[in-house]
Amino acid sequence: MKKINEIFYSLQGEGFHVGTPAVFVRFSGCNLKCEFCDTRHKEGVMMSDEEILEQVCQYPCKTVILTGGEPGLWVDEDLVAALHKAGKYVCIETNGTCVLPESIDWVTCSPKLGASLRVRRMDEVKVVFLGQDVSPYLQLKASSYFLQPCSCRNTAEVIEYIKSHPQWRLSLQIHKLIDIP
Ligand SMILES: C[S@@+](CC[C@H](N)C(=O)[O-])C[C@H]1O[C@@H](n2cnc3c(N)ncnc32)[C@H](O)[C@@H]1O
Ligand SMILES: Nc1nc2[nH]cc(C(=O)O)c2c(=O)[nH]1
Ligand code: SF4
Ligand SMILES: [Mg+2]
Repeated sequence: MKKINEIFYSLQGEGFHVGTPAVFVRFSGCNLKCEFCDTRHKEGVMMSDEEILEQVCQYPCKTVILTGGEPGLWVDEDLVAALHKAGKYVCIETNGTCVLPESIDWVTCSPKLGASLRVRRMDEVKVVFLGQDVSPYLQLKASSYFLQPCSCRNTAEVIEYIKSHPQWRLSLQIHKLIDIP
């Protein structure tokens, strides 16, 4: 059983797959307490993998995004295998502090200041930019490196930083701009 905060259908609002329709499975709870966190994730109900699958499969899209809270605290090979069996493409949004099932198709790692990384593989790095030194994150092995304004508030600052550090790309949280979940 896994504690689920919400399951909803929307468009990926951030990062590499922005604009892609996806079912979001938001797991409950987190091992970090980022003061800027934009998500209420504490509440939740215990669900079996079968119950999660049943809800996910109500929607026609292929992409499933495991998020939270910190999904790495809950996700296992069994759930990923069940999603694969149902034909799904499995993405995860993680703070990178947990070892993840290797079978996940796409790993978005959003490292947080002072939190050691245990994740073994990532496809994209996506850092919430608050003016911190983000240059060490370019040493992580990934195919894209995104900076994301914090709550859409410091977009101009992020744009200026990227113009002088062009290894980075801008990730806007488009769901907040167009007011969808
Ligand atoms: C709510 S977190 C859940 C997944 C995981 N705990 C993590 O931090 O990656 C999903 C994404 O939202 C980002 N995020 C959280 N609060 C934010 C904020 N106020 N503004 C912009 N991005 C934020 C996180 O860095 C992460 O990339
Ligand atoms: N539309 C939309 N896209 C997202 N991408 C990552 C999200 C998250 O909270 O993990 C998120 C979210 O909450 N909504
Ligand atoms: S790691 Fe993610 S879910 Fe946890 S507090 Fe930070 S932003 Fe929120
Ligand atoms: Mg979100």
